[in-house]
Amino acid sequence: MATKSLGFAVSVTHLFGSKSPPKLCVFTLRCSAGNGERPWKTSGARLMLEDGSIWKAKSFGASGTQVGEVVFNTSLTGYQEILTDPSYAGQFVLMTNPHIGNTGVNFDDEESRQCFLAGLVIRSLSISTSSWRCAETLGDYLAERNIMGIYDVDTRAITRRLRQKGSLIGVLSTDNSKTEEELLKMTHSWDIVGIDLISGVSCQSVHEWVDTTKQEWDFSSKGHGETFHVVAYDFGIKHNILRRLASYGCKITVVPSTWPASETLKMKPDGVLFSNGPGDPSAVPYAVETVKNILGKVPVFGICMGHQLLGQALGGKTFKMKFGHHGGNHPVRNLRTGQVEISAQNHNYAVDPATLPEGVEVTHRNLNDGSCAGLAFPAQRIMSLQYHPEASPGPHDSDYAFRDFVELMMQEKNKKSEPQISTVSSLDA
Ligand SMILES: NC(=O)CC[C@H](N)C(=O)O
Repeated sequence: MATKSLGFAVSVTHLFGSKSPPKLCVFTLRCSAGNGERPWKTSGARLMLEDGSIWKAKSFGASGTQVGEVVFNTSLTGYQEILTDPSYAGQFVLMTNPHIGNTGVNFDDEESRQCFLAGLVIRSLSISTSSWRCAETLGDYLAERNIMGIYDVDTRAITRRLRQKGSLIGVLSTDNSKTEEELLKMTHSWDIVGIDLISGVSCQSVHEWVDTTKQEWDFSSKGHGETFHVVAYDFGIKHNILRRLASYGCKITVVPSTWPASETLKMKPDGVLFSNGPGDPSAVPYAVETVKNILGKVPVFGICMGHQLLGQALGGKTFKMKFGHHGGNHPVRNLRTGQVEISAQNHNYAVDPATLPEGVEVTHRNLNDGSCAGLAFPAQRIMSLQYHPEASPGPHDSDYAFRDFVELMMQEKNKKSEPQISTVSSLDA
């Protein structure tokens, strides 16, 4: 039997002189476990970052050359839900958890109809899969969906770099004919800021959603025995948002991102949900306009991108954070109750609360950096969260937000059904 050994070798090569910014540096990480044999064919890949660093790795999934923004995700589990979260369109997701792929992939954990992310960056790809739900390996799953992945790369060193420099554009390539200079040039020829990524992930037609959370996974939903009709704007909506709303007794109509506000209002919904979605909220003014035309007319709930669009529609500003929040273990304080929730997060932008009009209340704060994590504007029946109460993957602490939304719709319905008091003046008598 081969002796088990874990070896690391890091080589750093400076290809340019110190006066030529940015310097090209090559980082190689060699690892061997057991006899080093893997049950798949290995081939090389390079990840070039816009700061000039090159990370040599092994490829799995699809091959090719792909540009995207590199972000790190601190979730310990749930890589399949992360891979199918449409909000990652245009991004390479680097998992800080070093061991990925051990449960394979299954038929239940898909968060959307396909993988929209640019690629997956991991430290170590599990050589075996073990789960009663496993339908195939992570490598086969990515290859079938034409998504690139790399492993045997120092994810910790890249994460430290992203924390110091902020999110970086990267190019991942399995093409040996491309020179390092060409790859570096590619990183400078694309940016995630200012482009509409929502139009590439939203559904194309109006449809009904009926699936609820499966009973064995449901832990908290209690409907009110009453059905509320919710129109859900699909800016890249995660399926678990829809499942949680359905589990709380909502009848859901999903509409594309370009669906006019006037058509939504004609449907006379009890509430409107603005979903999560990829990219820069300032690149989709049409969506902000839609939100503006709905505000104040029915109760609304914004999640992540939906929260940012609401912030802009109220007259506030959004800004790009240094490296954003991506993970399933981020603390948030609910300022109304004082309670701390451990939350699932995935965003690079945030609303600046100082730019919001009077009457808008910051309801939640991210405890890592104090950024705004939730808003409410009771006068207009608005609530929103910057993070993910649907928690797929992630802890379930924030699930109550769906109940709060149902209560907001119920209050509105009760208000409408109350008898109207009209004052009769003496002149009318
Ligand atoms: N999950 C989301 O909706 C992400 C929102 C937005 N794309 C951001 O990065 O901030």
